[in-house]
Amino acid sequence: MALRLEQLHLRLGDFTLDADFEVPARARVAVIGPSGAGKSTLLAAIAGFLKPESGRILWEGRDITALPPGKRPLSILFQDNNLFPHLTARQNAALGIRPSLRLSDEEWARVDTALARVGLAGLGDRRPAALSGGQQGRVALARMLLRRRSLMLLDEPFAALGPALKADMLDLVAEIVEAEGMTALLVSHDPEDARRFAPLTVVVAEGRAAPPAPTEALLGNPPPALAAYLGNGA
Ligand SMILES: Nc1ncnc2c1ncn2[C@@H]1O[C@H](COP(=O)(O)OP(=O)(O)OP(=O)(O)O)[C@@H](O)[C@H]1O
Repeated sequence: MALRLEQLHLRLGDFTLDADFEVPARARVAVIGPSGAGKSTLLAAIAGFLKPESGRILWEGRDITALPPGKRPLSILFQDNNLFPHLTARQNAALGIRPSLRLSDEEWARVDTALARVGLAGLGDRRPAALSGGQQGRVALARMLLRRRSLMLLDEPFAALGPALKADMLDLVAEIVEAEGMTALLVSHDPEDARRFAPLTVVVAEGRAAPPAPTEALLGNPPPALAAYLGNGA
C-alpha cells in the first residue's frame, strides 16, 4: 500500500470529515462528491496544510502525520497554476528542481526534457502571458514532474479549460503517472473526469471519505449519497 489514512478525523470549524482507507501503490484515484463535502479538506490534510484532530497518515508504511508540507513525498497541482509571471516557462518549470534557479547544465537539460515531455518543446523562453491556459497547465505539470515526488495531488487543476483540452491534460497526467510509477489523487466535480482518469474513486459525502472503489462499478450503480449528487446527469 502506498498511502494509508488511519482513522483520520479532520475538523474545520463545525465541519468534520473521517477517512479510514488505503490507496494502492501506483493507483490513480478520483475524489468526487458534492460541493462543500470536504474533498479539498482531505487533500489539505494529506498535503500537511491541515493538522488532523486524530488519526495518522502513512506513506509506504512511514508515519508522515507530523511532517511539514515541504518534507512530504508529494507534489500538488491546483487550478491556479501558480506560475510566476516574470519568469519564463523554462524558469517556472526549473523551480521544481531548486527555487534559487541555480542549476547545473545537466539539470537545465532535465528541465528541457520535462518541457518536451509535456509538449512544450521550443516554448521554454515564453512568459506565462504568452502561453494559452492549456500551455500554462503544461508548465505547471513539468514543474511537478521535476520535483520527482511519488504522490501527486491534483485539485481540479484543469477546471478552467474547455472539455477537449481538459481531456487531453488528464490523459497526459495519466500517462506520466503511469510511466513514472507515481500514485495520484484527483479532486473533481465531474464524474467524466473520474471515468477518464481514474480506475478507482473515493466518494466524499456526509462527513466521510469512503474507501477507493472501482470507478465504473461505482458510477454505474452509485450508493445513495453519490446518486443524489450525480442526479440524472450520470
Ligand atoms: N476555514 C474554514 N473554517 C470553517 N469551515 C471551513 C473552512 N474552510 C472550509 N470550511 C468548510 O469545510 C467544508 C469542506 O470544504 P471543502 O473545500 O473541503 O469542500 P469541497 O468538497 O472541496 O468543496 P468544492 O467542491 O466546493 O471545492 C465546507 O463545508 C466548508 O464550508
